[in-house]
Amino acid sequence: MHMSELYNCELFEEILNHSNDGFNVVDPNGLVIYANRMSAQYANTTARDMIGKPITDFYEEAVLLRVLKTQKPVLDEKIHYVNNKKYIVNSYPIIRDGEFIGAYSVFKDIRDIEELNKRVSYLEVHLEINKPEKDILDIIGKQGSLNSIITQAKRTVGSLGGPRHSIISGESGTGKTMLAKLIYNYAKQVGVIDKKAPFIEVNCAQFTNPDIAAVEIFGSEAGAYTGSRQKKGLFEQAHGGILFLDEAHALEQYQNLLLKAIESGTTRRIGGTYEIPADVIIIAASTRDLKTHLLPELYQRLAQYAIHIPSLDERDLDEKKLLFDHFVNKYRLAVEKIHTITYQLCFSDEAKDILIKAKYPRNIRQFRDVINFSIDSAAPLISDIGKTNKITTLVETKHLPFELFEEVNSVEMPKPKYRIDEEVQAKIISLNLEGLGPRKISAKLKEEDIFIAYYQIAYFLKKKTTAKTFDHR
Ligand SMILES: Nc1ncnc2c1ncn2[C@@H]1O[C@H](COP(=O)(O)OP(=O)(O)OP(=O)(O)O)[C@@H](O)[C@H]1O
Repeated sequence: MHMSELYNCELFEEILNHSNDGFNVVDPNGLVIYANRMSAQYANTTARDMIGKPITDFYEEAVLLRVLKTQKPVLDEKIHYVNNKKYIVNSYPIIRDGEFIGAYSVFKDIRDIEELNKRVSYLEVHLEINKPEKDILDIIGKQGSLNSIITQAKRTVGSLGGPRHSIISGESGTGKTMLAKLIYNYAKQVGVIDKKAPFIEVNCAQFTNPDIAAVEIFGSEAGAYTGSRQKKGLFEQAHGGILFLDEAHALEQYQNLLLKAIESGTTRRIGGTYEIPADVIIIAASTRDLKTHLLPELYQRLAQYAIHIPSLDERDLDEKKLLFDHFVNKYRLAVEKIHTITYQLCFSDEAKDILIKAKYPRNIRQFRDVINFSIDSAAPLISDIGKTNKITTLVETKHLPFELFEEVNSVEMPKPKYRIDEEVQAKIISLNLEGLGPRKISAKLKEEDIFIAYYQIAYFLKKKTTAKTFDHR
């Protein structure tokens, strides 16, 4: 061999050995002529050990075999080995002077990429399922408990006398932010604010220190205090649109500045010497009574409309059922959209009943989260979906979060007055192992004159599997 050829061979070998892709070259009989370091690493051996041996000793389903047969390239082939290895392979024939002298392949392990894709899909579904409702069509209760509230909300910005500031009160998770967004969208729709007008949301409870709150809300000028930079405040950012002050009861100090800004339609940065226009519609929301937390003048200015959203507990059963269907449907659609499959989601009667009748101190947000959690517990993992294009999930009582039984028991249903004796406990467990749910177990026990309500059995089974101990109440 000529010196320069030798030099080239060594150089190419060195380059290929530094590649993150695997390379295999075989002769027409499928014996390895060359394998780079990465290929040997994938096969848990050394490149030297591979030379002269059949490629199938290392890669059982080597795509190269097909190229040897057809003498044609095979591109972007995905190979899935049983030992959890997954490669994407491109294989080509080697033809010199019209003669077929072998084949080579370039491949990489795609497990990491697939893992990443799965995680991205998971995050996408999560975001889609928890996406806040913005469209009036998605708001459940518009014909029921929220009917007059929505009319009032529209009136805050849509009345002939011009838009006004407003206050929305209600327990956590009842839909205050959702209603504020509805007001914003409606204001754009009727032309009270521009289509591109901002919606600036501030959670006033997030600031640990009132000075930081003031800088965030009003902005600051360089040199206003040690280390301060020029910074636009949220108030001026909301110019021409809506400033949503969530948890407004936490606005302890600087209420005077706020009042001044509202009255003058201008704002001044902390340390600033000039006024900046800030024509803003304010919506202040709180879980508390703002009348007792804000300066009377500020309260009066903001409470031109005071809207109260009822808790989930105050909504009737039909509305809760609609909310239930809405969130289940949202989950189903998100899975179908992101995984491009047909997804059938069903609930056992008991599971649905318990979910709808449970108490949710954090209202609709918690109701949604509990529904999602229960479906998550019953549904297959993303990695188990494989290539199926249709999956069905049945959510049963065993999939519901344990706390729910306490919530149901504590309020809606009487607590067991007696201890379930050990003999009956054993019966319940064995019937459950036979595949019977709480309702059927309750019916079976009744035949033996043992009267235990299905929810008590559900409670017992849930506690048994979750806590592994039976602490009877
Ligand atoms: N009537 C409803 N119909 C459909 N979804 C709703 C309804 N009310 C609330 N939601 C949804 O419930 C979740 C919680 O609502 P939101 O964030 O508006 O509550 P909040 O009162 O602002 O809560 P917090 O006081 O904790 O800020 C959101 O995802 C929202 O879209």
